[in-house]
Amino acid sequence: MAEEELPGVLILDIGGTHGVLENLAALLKKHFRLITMKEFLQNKKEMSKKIQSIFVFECRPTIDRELLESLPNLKVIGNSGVGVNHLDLKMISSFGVKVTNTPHAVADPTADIGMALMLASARRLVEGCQIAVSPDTKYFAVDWLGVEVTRATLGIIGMGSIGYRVAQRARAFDMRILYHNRNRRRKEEEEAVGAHYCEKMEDLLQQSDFVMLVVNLTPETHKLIGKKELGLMKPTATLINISRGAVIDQDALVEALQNKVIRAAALDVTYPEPLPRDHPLLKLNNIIITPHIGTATVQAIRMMAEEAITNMLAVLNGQPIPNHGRRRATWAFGK
Ligand SMILES: O=C(O)C(=O)CO
Repeated sequence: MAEEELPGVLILDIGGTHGVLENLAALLKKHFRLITMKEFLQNKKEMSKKIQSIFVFECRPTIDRELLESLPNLKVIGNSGVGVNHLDLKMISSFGVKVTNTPHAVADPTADIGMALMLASARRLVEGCQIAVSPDTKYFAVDWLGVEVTRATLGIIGMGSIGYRVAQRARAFDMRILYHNRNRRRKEEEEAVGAHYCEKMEDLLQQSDFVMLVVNLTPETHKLIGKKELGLMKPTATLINISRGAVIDQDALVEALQNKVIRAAALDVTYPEPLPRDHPLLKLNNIIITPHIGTATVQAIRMMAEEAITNMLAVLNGQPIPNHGRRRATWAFGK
C-alpha cells in the first residue's frame, strides 16, 4: 500500500537516542503513515484528518481534551506499556476512542527488575559498588552485611502476569512465596510456583522478609502502603516497588526508613518521576532507586511496539484485540 493510503499514526514523545527512535519508527512505518507531533502542529488542518491512531511510548505524555477534539478520525490510542494511569481513560472513552496496552511484552523484563532490586537491596550491591571504587581501600565487607534472599519469604502484592513471573523466578531461590490479589489464582497456578494465597494483605505484610508491589495504580491501590502497613512489616523486611510510585505513601516511607521501622526499600517507581533532587528519599542510605526501567531493554521496547501495533491495527480493522488466554489478556478501554 502506498504510504499515503496507510492509516495515520501520531507518535508522542518517542525520546531516546542510540537508534531507538529510528527502530520504532521503522516498525510503525510498515503499517502506518507516521506523523510526528512537530508535523502535526505545523500542518494541523491536513494532518488532523489523517490521524486514526496515537502511539504512546513514554508514560508521561499529555493527551488532553484539546488534542482529542482536534482529531476527528482518531479511533485508538496504543499505549506501549501495561500501566495506563497516565491517560484519562474516562475522557478518552467519551470521544469513542479505545486505549490498548501491552501486558505480554512487559511481563518478563519487569519481573526481572523486581528480582534485580530485591537482590541488589538484600546484598547492598550499590553500596558495595561505591565502596569498591572509593579512595579508601581499607574496607571490610563485615561493615555492610547484607541479608539472604534464598529461602526467605517473599510477599507479592498483585499477582497478575508480572507478579506471577516474579513468583516463577523466586521459586528458583527456594523462597517461600505468599501473595495477595483481588482474585485468587487457580490451584494449579499456585502449585506451579508454590505460592500461598493470603486473603488479608496484613498477614502477608507481617510474615514477609521481602514485600514486592506489583499492582496497577487505581483509586483502590493509591497509597495502599502507608504508615499502618509499614508498621506491620518486620523491622528486617525490605519493600520493593515495581508498580507505580503512588501505591506507596512516600512521606510514610521516608519516616519508616529513617526510624528503621523496616530494613530497606528498593524502588523502580516514585512520584514524581524523577524525584526533585532535594527529596528526603534521596538522602537515605537504606534505599535504592532506579529511574523506572522495568521495560528499558532492547527486546522489551521492540516487543511493546509490536504488541501496540497489533492492537492498534486490530481496532482499526474492526477486529477483536488479540487475547492469549485468561491471565494474559490484552485489554482495551473505551466504547
Ligand atoms: O509497562 C509499564 O507500565 C511499566 O511501567 C513497566 O515498568
